[in-house]
Formats: sequence, structure tokens, C-alpha cells
Amino acid sequence: PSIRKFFAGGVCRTNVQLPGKVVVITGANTGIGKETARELARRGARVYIACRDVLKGESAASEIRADTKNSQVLVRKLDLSDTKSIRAFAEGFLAEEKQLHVLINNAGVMMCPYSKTADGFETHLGVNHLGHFLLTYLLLERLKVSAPARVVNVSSVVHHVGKIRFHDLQSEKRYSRGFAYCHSKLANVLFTRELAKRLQGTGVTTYAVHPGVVRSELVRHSSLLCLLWRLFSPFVKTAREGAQTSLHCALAEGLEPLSGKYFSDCKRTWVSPRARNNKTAERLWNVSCELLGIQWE
Ligand SMILES: NC(=O)C1=CN([C@@H]2O[C@H](COP(=O)(O)OP(=O)(O)OC[C@H]3O[C@@H](n4cnc5c(N)ncnc54)[C@H](OP(=O)(O)O)[C@@H]3O)[C@@H](O)[C@H]2O)C=CC1
Ligand SMILES: CC1=C(/C=C/C(C)=C/C=C/C(C)=C/C=O)C(C)(C)CCC1
Repeated sequence: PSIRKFFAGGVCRTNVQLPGKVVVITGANTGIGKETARELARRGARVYIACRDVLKGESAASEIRADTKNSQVLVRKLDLSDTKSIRAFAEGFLAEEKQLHVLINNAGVMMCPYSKTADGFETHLGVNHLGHFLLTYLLLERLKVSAPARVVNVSSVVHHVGKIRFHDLQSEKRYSRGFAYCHSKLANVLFTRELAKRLQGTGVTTYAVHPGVVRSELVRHSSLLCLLWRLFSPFVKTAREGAQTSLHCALAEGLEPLSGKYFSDCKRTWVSPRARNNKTAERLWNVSCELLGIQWE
């Protein structure tokens, strides 16, 4: 049990309750997102599960509603691999909610075979980075009017081996499904850094998170990782344990001065030198705006 406790990692210890607060979590029908949604619902928030498969979302939502006795767990369609779907989700949300206190950009894909999103972006970049970039842009006014508000971006320790390959952003010249994931997770950290800079003084703060190595469906595209996860299961976090750092960044009091920073096991942690490069962060921001056809000053 003590080994298990060690590998379970940091625990979110704040008692903050969330009555009247509105939260959006992407990819919350399973894994880390679902456990994050469960805890936020337990604390009384109205929780929007934004997912690409509404049936899977409804099944998670009914489980969470039964478990937490919070009926305010709602499911809305959001496919991050299609900007039309992202815009439709945002339009619907903005029409029904006047406030948004926490946005958790949690959804992700890892190591999928080469493919492109509906808009022609390489899937890891398109879903993990550009999709969340656009979603945040579209919801930002609601976050600002609801301040203090937070944006949590679920990244990964593997950002350390990521690189932003501006000359081949869509990996058309060279594609490695492992590295494509790492690059997209570095993009999450750089986005968080640049977003924090641009949000200074608005009351909206943002954090990047490494959840730990967590048992979930993320490894579905790699039989090797599926096997490793099974073999080493005592050392791999449960989804509930994996949700703790996202919860910490969404809830903990006094985190505002650390906006833009990266957290693991509920503590601020060092990022790779590439993730600290302000020029890369700014360039990625500008290129992302161009690709998405938006103007975000
Ligand atoms: N598990 C781990 O060890 C680690 C995870 N992370 C990060 O944690 C986050 C959560 O992952 P985890 O819970 O482990 O993985 P899961 O695969 O269990 O959950 C990922 C979620 O993202 C959703 N998703 C995938 N593609 C899209 C899309 N196009 N549009 C909308 N939603 C989509 C999935 O939906 P569906 O069910 O329909 O496929 C699912 O709900 C990810 O960002 C991941 O990169 C970081 C480090 C380690
Ligand atoms: C070597 C090794 C492991 C593998 C770690 C790996 C492969 C981590 C990958 C992390 C990922 C995929 C992060 C996602 O963002 C285990 C299973 C922890 C058990 C202990 C030994």
C-alpha cells in the first residue's frame, strides 16, 4: 500500500465548493476528464461534459449524477477535430450560459496513425492544440465576465521531448506518431504561457498540467503501451489520481501569481527549455491564429 500511495502522487486538498459555478471539461466522458468532472460536480458546480460521442457522454453523466446527487451535469457535442463542431458547441454554450468560471482543456489523442482533421490539420496538433486554442478563444469573453476564472490545459511530461517544427507543422514531410503527440503537448505548455501573458489584469488565469502516468483509454492506439500499462499497473495512477492536478489548478486558492506555469502532482514543476521560449510561444500563437483564421490580439 505504501508503494501504491507513492505512485498515486499529489492530492488536491482544497475544500473549495462550487455552488453557482459553471465548468466546461472537454473529453470528460472517460479517463481523467470524467474523474475531474465527477469531483467538480460533487462540489456543486454545473458541469458541461463536452465530448465527441454524446452517447458515451450521457452514460458518464448519468453515472456522475447518480454518484454526486448533482443533477446539473450536462452533455454537449464537441468534436475537436472539426472547427465547425467547435464553433457550434461555443455558439450553443454562449446562448445558454452567461457565465463560465472554469474551462478544462482535457481531451486528447495519442499515437494515432497519420490522419488529418476536417480542416486539414495533423490530428495531434489539430485536436490537442488547435482545437483547444479555438475553443478557448471562442469562450474567452464568458471567462472574462466571470472572473476570477481559470483555464486548465492538460499537457504532459512528454512535452520535454517535443519540438515545434514550424517548417512542417502538419508533419507532411516526416511523421512519427509518438513525437507528434509530444509536439502537441509542448504546444499546450507554450499556449498556456502565452495566454497567461495576454490575460494579465483580466482576472482569468491559466495553468498547464501533467496528470502523471495514468491508466486510461489514451494508450488505445499502441499495443505496446497497453501491455506496459497492464504489466506495471501498480505504478500507474488511476484516473481519479490522475485528475488531482487538474483539480488543484482549477480550485486551489492563491494560485493566481503562478498563471502560465506548469504543474505536476499538485505542485509547480519545471518545464523544458523549449517550453520557456517566449519567441516560440508568440510565433506558435500567431501561426495558430493564421491556421484557424482568427484574430486574437
Ligand atoms: N493517461 C496518461 O498517462 C496521460 C494523459 N495525459 C493527458 O490527459 C488528457 C486526458 O487523457 P486520458 O484521460 O488519459 O485519455 P482518454 O483516452 O481516456 O480520454 C481522452 C478523452 O479525449 C476525448 N477526445 C479524443 N479526441 C477527441 C476529439 N476529436 N474531440 C473531442 N474529444 C476527443 C476522448 O473521447 P472518446 O472517448 O470519444 O475517444 C476522451 O473523452 C489528455 O490530454 C492526455 O494527453 C497526459 C499525460 C499522461
Ligand atoms: C518505463 C516504465 C513505465 C513507462 C512509462 C511511460 C512509457 C510513460 C509514458 C508516458 C506517457 C505516454 C505520457 C502521456 O502523455 C511505467 C509503465 C510507468 C512503469 C515503470 C517503468
